[in-house]
Amino acid sequence: MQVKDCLVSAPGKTILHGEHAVVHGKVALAVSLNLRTYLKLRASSNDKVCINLPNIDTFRCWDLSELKQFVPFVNDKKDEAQRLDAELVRRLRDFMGVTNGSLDNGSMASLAFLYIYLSVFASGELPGLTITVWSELPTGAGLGSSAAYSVCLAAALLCAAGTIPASLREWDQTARWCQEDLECINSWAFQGETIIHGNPSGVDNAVGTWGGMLRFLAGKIIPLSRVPLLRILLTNTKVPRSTKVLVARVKDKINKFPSIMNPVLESVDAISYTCEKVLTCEPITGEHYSILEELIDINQHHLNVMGVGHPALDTLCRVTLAKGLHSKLTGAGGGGCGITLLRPETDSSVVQSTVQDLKDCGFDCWETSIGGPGVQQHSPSSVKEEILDILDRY
Ligand SMILES: Nc1ncnc2c1ncn2[C@@H]1O[C@H](COP(=O)(O)OP(=O)(O)OP(=O)(O)O)[C@@H](O)[C@H]1O
Ligand SMILES: C[C@@](O)(CCO)CC(=O)[O-]
Ligand SMILES: [Mg+2]
Repeated sequence: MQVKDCLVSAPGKTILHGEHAVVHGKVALAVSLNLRTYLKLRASSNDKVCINLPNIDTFRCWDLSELKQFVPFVNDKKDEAQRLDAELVRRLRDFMGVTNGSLDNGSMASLAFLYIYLSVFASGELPGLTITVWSELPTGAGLGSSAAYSVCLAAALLCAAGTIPASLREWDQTARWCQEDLECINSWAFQGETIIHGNPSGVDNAVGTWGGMLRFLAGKIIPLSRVPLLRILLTNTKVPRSTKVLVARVKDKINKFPSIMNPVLESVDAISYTCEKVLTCEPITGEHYSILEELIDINQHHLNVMGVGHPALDTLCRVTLAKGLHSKLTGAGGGGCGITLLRPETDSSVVQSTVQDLKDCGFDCWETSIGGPGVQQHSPSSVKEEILDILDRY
């Protein structure tokens, strides 16, 4: 079986409020970034399945003959992935020699790939193909790199399997899928996230799939279109962390101290609701910005209480507060990235000197634009040359 080549991308995200609480059924507000993950899928005629993941220094190949052993264990092809097939994951772990608690980047990414590949192709013939992924997002830093990767995998493999049509027509530069196809992509991306994270809420893959700003509550996705374009400074403390570990840590804490931790989650929920209410006011005044800043400070304290802070994130908050700016961690925390809210009138000299102070701490820091489109299919000419060069290198 020969599949069609395709090129797709999906955005990273930042969570304004609700990380961790969202895993426990509370609201999160999240928005896509203009930083994307790109995936190129090519047919190969040598009966091999290969993945090239240069961001995480992972390059793996399997013979189709060894992958065929899993076909009898894959459930019938489903248009919509519902629940992770734990038995297939266990067999794949054994095959790859990956232990249950492994946090190895390459193993997790390979496992997510093989799971989706086998699931979407098992009802027909397994095709030889090569997938290369390159991301503008830092890996494992709170900006949804795992979700952008999973969304790209799901879109490209579903497209190659013919489960969803190619969205790109001959004359298009970029194209998106219809709502039903996006739901299909999102559900398979969630399976990838489950393999990488353990217990994801689904907010990250939803933003990677639909883009824009959204409210996420217990799997329900509400796009928020009437919100202003926020100015946000992103800071990567470069402290490595794993979302899987942090999500498990918060769960342990809730189990240990339910009567203490549940009110914290309730409070985060109320912060998200209040933030959404303020963001949908027209016009947004200086007073509204003061409320948004206070919400950021309160939530950052809550996240520290949940045990997902880090001294580097404390430094970020202190350095920005010295300039009158308010910051919180974003994503799973424990290091990684934080966001700083800028007001529309914040002077570029203030931004520049804050960026310099943060760089002096050893952090990466940049003003970002938010609200990028969700998963897309591309014609090669619509992708920056330096990204195409990398994708074509392998
Ligand atoms: N560019 C990439 N290529 C291959 N795998 C990737 C890439 N980016 C992320 N991954 C996979 O995602 C994992 C990191 O995901 P993790 O959820 O810990 O961080 P994150 O998604 O960046 O942060 P957060 O979940 O807090 O937003 C890596 O171990 C790897 O398996
Ligand atoms: C920490 C978390 O809430 C957000 C990670 O970006 C995990 C999740 O929602 O899956
Ligand atoms: Mg992640």
